[in-house]
Amino acid sequence: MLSVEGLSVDIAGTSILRDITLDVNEGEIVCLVGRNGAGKTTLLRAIMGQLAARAGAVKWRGAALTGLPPHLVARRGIGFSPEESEVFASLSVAQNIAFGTWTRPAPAARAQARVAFAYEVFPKLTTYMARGGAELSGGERKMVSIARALALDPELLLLDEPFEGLSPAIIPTIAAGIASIRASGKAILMAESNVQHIPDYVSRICVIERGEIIFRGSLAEARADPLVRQVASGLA
Ligand SMILES: Nc1ncnc2c1ncn2[C@@H]1O[C@H](COP(=O)(O)OP(=O)(O)OP(=O)(O)O)[C@@H](O)[C@H]1O
Repeated sequence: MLSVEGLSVDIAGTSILRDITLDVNEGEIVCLVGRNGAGKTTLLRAIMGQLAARAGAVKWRGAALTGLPPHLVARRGIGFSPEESEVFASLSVAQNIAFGTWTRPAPAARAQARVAFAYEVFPKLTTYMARGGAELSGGERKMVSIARALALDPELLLLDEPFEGLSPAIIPTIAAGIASIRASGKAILMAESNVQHIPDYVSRICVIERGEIIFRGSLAEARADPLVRQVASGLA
């Protein structure tokens, strides 16, 4: 349903992504692996319409997303949880999550069901719904950010390094949430810098290095590949 076709992106006159081709099919979990600075965030932001392409296209169910602003990309059914979470500091947890339903409006009952699903994925959020966005830990912000994207009822969720910088104690909670999103049938395109952190249930791996895809295969193949181990072992 998502096709990235020969996508190249420049930032400030520098070529950051070159000829990226990548598909995500219905219900698949695709993991984009690459070390810091490889171009993962740039690719996710280009898919969301936050960065313009120099060449190539991003297509969603066969139609080009090129030139659409991020809120209209989201409205087509693509949710995004950025690496820095980007929770609104001046809104409460509940308002942050409800924001997803404002971005992609729905009849009240449907919007309520989406929000309810977001809280089902991260039940801990129900205990601090009134708390301000500025008063959250990194792990709590991550849950709010993913829940806000879920409230859009996306068919595809983009997750930029969902475990990065979190305390080890919270990682299983985030991983369990992602597993239940997967079980609901939504597709996920997830960026990760360490091949060892990738959940076993991912469908496919694409390794990105210096703005180019250098490997495609299963998680087992990725973990056994010497080049992948070199660029995404968590040691690089
Ligand atoms: N606004 C910008 N101006 C100049 N260079 C940029 C800008 N944003 C990103 N880059 C460069 O683009 C390259 C890719 O960055 P990107 O953030 O996509 O990498 P990443 O794989 O997501 O890594 P990280 O996990 O560190 O964010 C890096 O070399 C980065 O310095």
